[in-house]
Amino acid sequence: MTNPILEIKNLNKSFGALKATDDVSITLNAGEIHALIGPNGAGKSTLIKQICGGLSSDSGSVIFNGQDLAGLDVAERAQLGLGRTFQISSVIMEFSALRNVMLAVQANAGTSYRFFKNVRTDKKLVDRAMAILARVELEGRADVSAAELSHGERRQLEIALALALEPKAFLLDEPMAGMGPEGSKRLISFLDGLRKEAPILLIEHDMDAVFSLADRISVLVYGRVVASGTVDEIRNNPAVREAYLGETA
Ligand SMILES: Nc1ncnc2c1ncn2[C@@H]1O[C@H](COP(=O)(O)OP(=O)(O)OP(=O)(O)O)[C@@H](O)[C@H]1O
Repeated sequence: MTNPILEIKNLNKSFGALKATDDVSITLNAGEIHALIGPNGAGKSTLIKQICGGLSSDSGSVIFNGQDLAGLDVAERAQLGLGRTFQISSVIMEFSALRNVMLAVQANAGTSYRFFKNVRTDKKLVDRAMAILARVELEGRADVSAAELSHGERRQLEIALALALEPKAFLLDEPMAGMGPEGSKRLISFLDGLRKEAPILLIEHDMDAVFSLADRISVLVYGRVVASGTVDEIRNNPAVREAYLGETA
């Protein structure tokens, strides 16, 4: 058994009397996609925020590459390699795809790119950003403003921004949302390859995507993990079918 890259241990978060996450423990291993599914309001986004540092936990711990992340904020966790894409886009609409990625590369590099006077023409920075755009198949759209990209292309750009941080694990919050069938197919195939680079904790409502991508699935209902297992185990779990997949066992 390999050491998990990300280990969530007994995380709790209450809002008043409501337990949004209730003693959640899950792991993310190298090379895998672990999908987190559950009905609306189950606590998935709350959990992701607790992991990335946007929301403090009442109790429990997040261990990343052996390091306890307690007390670290979002930026510090991102710097350690926790790559997140947001439900609410972090893309700057009026900037070109290339400029968006260049900014992310600069943010990640800290001081190493800041001394260049003219970042627009800094070849090293442009090359790095272009290589990332090529990874998400957007190199042909480098000079197009984010506002003019299609919805699917903007999703690809968001992933490019996450890639710029050279993450050691991805937290992806509903990447399929709003994608058409063609875009979904392309994104599924891209995420399939991405897991080799860094494992992915995937929150997703699109069950076709989840079933085709996930190595493991955990099901969250009312803040609790009610089941965890392979695609087949989750598909055939009567409690899951009843609670989430909308079928009686
Ligand atoms: N800041 C907050 N204050 C009070 N209640 C909150 C807050 N954030 C979330 N909640 C509540 O916590 C519960 C879990 O919400 P959360 O957004 O984590 O669910 P989710 O599984 O991500 O849902 P969805 O699939 O709709 O995105 C919900 O009942 C929600 O109303």
